[in-house]
Amino acid sequence: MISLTGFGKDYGDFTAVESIDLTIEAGETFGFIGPNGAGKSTTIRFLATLLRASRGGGVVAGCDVMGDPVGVRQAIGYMPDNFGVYDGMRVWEFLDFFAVAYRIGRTERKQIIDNVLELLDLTHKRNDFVNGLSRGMKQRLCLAKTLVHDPPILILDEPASGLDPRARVEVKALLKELRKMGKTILISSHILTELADCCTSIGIIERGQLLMHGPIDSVYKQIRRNRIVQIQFVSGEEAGMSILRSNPHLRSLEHEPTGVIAELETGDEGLAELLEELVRAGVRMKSFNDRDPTLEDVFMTVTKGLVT
Ligand SMILES: Nc1ncnc2c1ncn2[C@@H]1O[C@H](COP(=O)(O)OP(=O)(O)OP(=O)(O)O)[C@@H](O)[C@H]1O
Repeated sequence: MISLTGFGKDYGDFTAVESIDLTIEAGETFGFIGPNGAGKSTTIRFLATLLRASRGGGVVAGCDVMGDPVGVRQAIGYMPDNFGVYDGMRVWEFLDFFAVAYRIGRTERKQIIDNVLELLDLTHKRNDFVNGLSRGMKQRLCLAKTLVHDPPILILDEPASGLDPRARVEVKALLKELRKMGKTILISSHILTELADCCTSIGIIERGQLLMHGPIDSVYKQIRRNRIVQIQFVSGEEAGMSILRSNPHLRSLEHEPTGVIAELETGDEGLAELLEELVRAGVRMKSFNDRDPTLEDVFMTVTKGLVT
């Protein structure tokens, strides 16, 4: 449904995106993850037909991005990372404006706007001025405007940025709702955990290179050969840390409020040996947990080049 083949973009001498090959199947919610400046918006703006590729290309809903931009625009709802609102416009007028742009008839428009307002829980704001809305509501309204022409594909650039935790949870719930409605969604974020429970697949981009992508389970599996262990010491922490540091399988070691997090490239045997060594050295622990990698772990491991 969305595919990129060798897509790359240069700004003058600077290569923002090297060469991306990627396919996102219909019905997927794809999380496009990367730090600031990684090339997410550049890729998204290309898919939204807003900039030309320096090399390669893409296809969206069967339409060639550069050859048939009008076809692509009909098939997508695009939410930019920062958007302007027009002064003196009411919420319903804002949506009506976009519906007219998509050549939707007057009677149909009213029904669509009612439906979209209800879906986004904005019905009570129908007659409010857009520029008087809170940031969270403006964000929801912007998402609403991507839906007026009922596109099968949504391309959302950091839709939850700058929102408070409650509003973020609402955005996630909404994404799940939209997936249930059969939409294919590409959503970018630099907040990794934000996407963990609402994506079916992810891609990790850094410095213009797609480091890893695939169904979320298979990405976790690939990463699973590095084990993440959370240890809570009761006493003997110093000795424990020195044992950890000298373990040949250790890849990273960090202090977190919940304990020490050790990443080791090893299997069950290696973990059992480590635990035995700690206990033998008299280190007392109240927990030694082999936890499942979080999206954060996946990202850190991949960007450290530990996964090939
Ligand atoms: N119009 C432009 N001219 C020159 N350089 C640009 C332009 N747009 C983006 N860049 C550069 O290209 C790189 C990728 O930018 P892009 O906006 O795609 O990153 P991003 O992953 O979306 O980051 P963010 O999360 O900060 O939005 C950055 O180094 C950025 O400074």
